[in-house]
Amino acid sequence: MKEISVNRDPAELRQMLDFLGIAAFVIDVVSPDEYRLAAINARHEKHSGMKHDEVAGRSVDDVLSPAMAARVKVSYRRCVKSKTAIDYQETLDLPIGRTYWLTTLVPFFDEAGTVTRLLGTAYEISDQMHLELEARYQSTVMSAYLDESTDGILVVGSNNRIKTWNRRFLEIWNIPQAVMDSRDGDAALQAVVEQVRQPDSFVRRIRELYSSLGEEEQGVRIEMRDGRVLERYSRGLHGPDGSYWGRIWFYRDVTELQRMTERLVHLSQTDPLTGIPNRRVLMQQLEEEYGRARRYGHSLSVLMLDLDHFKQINDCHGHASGDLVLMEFVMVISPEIRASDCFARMGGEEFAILLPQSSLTSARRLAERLCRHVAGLSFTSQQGQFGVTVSIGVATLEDNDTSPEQLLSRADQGLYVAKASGRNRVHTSRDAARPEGAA
Ligand SMILES: Nc1nc2c(ncn2[C@@H]2O[C@H](COP(=O)(O)OP(=O)(O)OP(=O)(O)O)[C@@H](O)[C@H]2O)c(=O)[nH]1
Repeated sequence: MKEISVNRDPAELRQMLDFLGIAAFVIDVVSPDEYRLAAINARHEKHSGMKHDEVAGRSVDDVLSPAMAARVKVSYRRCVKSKTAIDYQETLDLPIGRTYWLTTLVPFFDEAGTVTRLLGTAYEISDQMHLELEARYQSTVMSAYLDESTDGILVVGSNNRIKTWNRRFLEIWNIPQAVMDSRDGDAALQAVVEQVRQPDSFVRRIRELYSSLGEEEQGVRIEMRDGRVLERYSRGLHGPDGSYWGRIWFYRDVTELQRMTERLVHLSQTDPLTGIPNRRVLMQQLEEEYGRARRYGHSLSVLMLDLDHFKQINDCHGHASGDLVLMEFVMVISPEIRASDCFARMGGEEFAILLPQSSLTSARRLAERLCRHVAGLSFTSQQGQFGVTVSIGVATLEDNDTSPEQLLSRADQGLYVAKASGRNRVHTSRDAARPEGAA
């Protein structure tokens, strides 16, 4: 570097520095460990909060905190030693707060070629640094989220290039790392598609979402060939000016959740002792079948069944024997009915069978057969052998019925009559209404 000699006093230096459009300072090199501030300009004063008159001629050790003085002296020493201009970024904790600088130091020499002064120019870059730090903070939070998330996450840019993904995404989809490293959105889609049960509709929907740009998708279920169930969430990503940046995809493995939900639904619809549907299911199906029968003019019949003198069975043979009777009763009845019929436990020892597209005649025939089957059962307890019988009320949908409850209520009345006329029998809503004694 060309040798320059600057031997002006602080006031002159200050005047000279004020011509510069950026913050500037001059340092006198006293020894490798001692540096004195010769001058700072007005812009430096503005950004640093220091005053030229207060700092001129003073050692940096007096002006700056020990830690900061040690830091700046490292740069000064480097410049002195290298005898060339150096650039560096520095953080200064000044009375006005933490500031960030992009600094250039230029060495000045005496006639002997020794560096005696340093001219520093500095851009205050605190605003940019704060933005950068904020961006770094956001990206650290994002990385932590990506690492820890139980969702598989994929971000694809507007040019169909893969921007980012997390470990869980690879686990859920079992995609080779090389596919992701290729950053090719189509290659990743290909690897994914092979694993889903309905690849055509899957691809169609993915393409639709890509071309919609902004459309959001919430919790769409995807069935996998290996039996797993995934849930997909997706949304378009847009810049502040509304331009399309790409799309983010979230995949959640909900296999366990789905199993638990199905189990809960099953439990809420099933009688725990016998395993057949409960009252709620029958009422729901009755509602549906009533609508269908009305719409298509089909017949619809109902059987109400109640075991006879069941209390006595419990009392004489024990509750466990009573349970056994209920289970055996269900096992005997179940094979006798069609898949489209609904056999449900209404509560206690009362059951119902819904018979879509069955006339009163065929319903009665079935009821009589069931009556005979049940009467043929034989049980043994410590108290000895015993049997069981059932009474059945039968009703069919009439033209003037206005609700399914009317049908049920007539079957109930039939049951009441069957009980009152001696039990172990069938009574239909069209039989003589009054009990006539044992049949
Ligand atoms: N073992 C057992 N008994 C039950 C269960 N649910 C209800 N019961 C019993 O069933 C009996 C029903 O008695 P009642 O309503 O008097 O009827 P019943 O003795 O069958 O007499 P009728 O219906 O008039 O022939 C009661 O003793 C209940 O405790 C069950 O899940 N297991």
